[in-house]
Amino acid sequence: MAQRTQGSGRRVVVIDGARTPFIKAQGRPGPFSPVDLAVAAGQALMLRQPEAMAAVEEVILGCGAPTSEAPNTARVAALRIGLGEDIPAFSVQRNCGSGMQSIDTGYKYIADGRADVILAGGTDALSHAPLELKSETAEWLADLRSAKSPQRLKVAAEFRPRMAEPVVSLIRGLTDDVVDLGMGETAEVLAHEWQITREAADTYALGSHNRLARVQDEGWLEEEVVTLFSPDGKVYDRDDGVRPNTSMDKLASLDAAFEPPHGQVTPGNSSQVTDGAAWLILASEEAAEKLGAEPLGVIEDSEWAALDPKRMGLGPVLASTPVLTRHGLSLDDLDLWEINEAFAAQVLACLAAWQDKAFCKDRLGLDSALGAIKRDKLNIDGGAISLGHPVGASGTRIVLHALNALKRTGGKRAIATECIGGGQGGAMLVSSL
Ligand SMILES: CC(=O)SCCNC(=O)CCNC(=O)[C@H](O)C(C)(C)COP(=O)(O)OP(=O)(O)OC[C@H]1O[C@@H](n2cnc3c(N)ncnc32)[C@H](O)[C@@H]1OP(=O)(O)O
Repeated sequence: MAQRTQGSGRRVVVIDGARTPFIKAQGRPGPFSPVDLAVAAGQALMLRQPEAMAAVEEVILGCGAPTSEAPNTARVAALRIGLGEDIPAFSVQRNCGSGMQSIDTGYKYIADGRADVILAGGTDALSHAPLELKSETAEWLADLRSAKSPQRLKVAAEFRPRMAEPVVSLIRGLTDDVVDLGMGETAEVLAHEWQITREAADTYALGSHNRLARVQDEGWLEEEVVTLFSPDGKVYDRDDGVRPNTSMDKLASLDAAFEPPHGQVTPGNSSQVTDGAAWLILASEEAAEKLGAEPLGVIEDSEWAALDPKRMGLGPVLASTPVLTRHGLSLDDLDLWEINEAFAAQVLACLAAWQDKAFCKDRLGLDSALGAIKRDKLNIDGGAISLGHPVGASGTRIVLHALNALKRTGGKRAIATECIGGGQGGAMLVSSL
């Protein structure tokens, strides 16, 4: 594994952050596009932090599945938020790591002295994933357009009902073409290799729902989550994928989603397909001081790693471990961990890998196993299994939530980390002030 030393740039703080509720996709386009979601969260920050937002010099937004109306989602969102036409904006795409990539890029710009204040975030409306035409249908349409009028009827008659079936690009987007495996199938690979039982995965999933239900009821997410109003007058003020009444029996009754009939990965222990957006205002420590801000915390370090796409779910292990090594930290030195819950089996495989001496030696270059992360430090308020996973937004959400949870619990340091389709992992070390 390549080693690098910790950067020596300027200290970068997070002034504030906000996100939309994560809204479960219901099999048809939801009420908000990726831009709408980013605008709603951004305008809430504008009201809460007018001075800091007025000081923003660049906008960076991750989006896993941009829509054709707004390929540079960041620029359209920045203009609609009202940041001004003179503020540049660009979008980044690193699949499920997009919303962490935007923070990392902003963090490095500020650390290097290239900017003082940056708005960085992520958005996705997976319910709006475009429906693509089959190439057979596209060819038929082209023939129809170019046919002279006497022939047009003949071409029109060549239409067959199968040609109306779309290629659903969400499924394509959640499939790794290189290894020809869906994301859920990669979780099955890990469940098999790391002997994650169905019961262990369902127990983990039940905990995710119970934890989210608890913080929602206690009102802890109110500072983080802004309220949305849809054009038809519906109010969205909480993550609606949570199932407070789920149980081990209900979870055990669900069929395997990706490898029926014997697979371990079900709708109950997978992340949900969701719409949502999140932003952070990043600043140099000096700029934050000048603005009179009371920052949420500090971005201390970040790391990206790559691995076999079939085992992409182990990305958090490969990305987080070098951060631990650079800072001389053990797994237990972190007060909190946010490991994005792409799949319960995948999170549990990461935990198992850190406890496996041979893996730690061969893959991480360590002398011994790193050990266990205690469940009471891991995803303490639920995660993508209960909240949902709008892929481009999740990386920003876990960093924002790690900072908010540190503040609430009085903790000092957290790592937010995620696996990334295509065989990558991202990790970010944050601390409270
Ligand atoms: C790098 C990465 O991050 S990779 C990850 C990227 N993201 C993904 O791959 C997304 C993974 N998830 C999925 O693809 C989808 O959620 C699937 C295919 C697993 C399931 O999709 P759907 O069938 O639409 O899920 P849905 O949530 O509607 O659940 C189906 C049924 O299971 C049941 N169910 C699901 N969860 C629960 C639960 N916790 N408790 C009880 N029942 C449940 C329900 O009966 C539900 O039907 P309902 O409409 O009556 O409520």
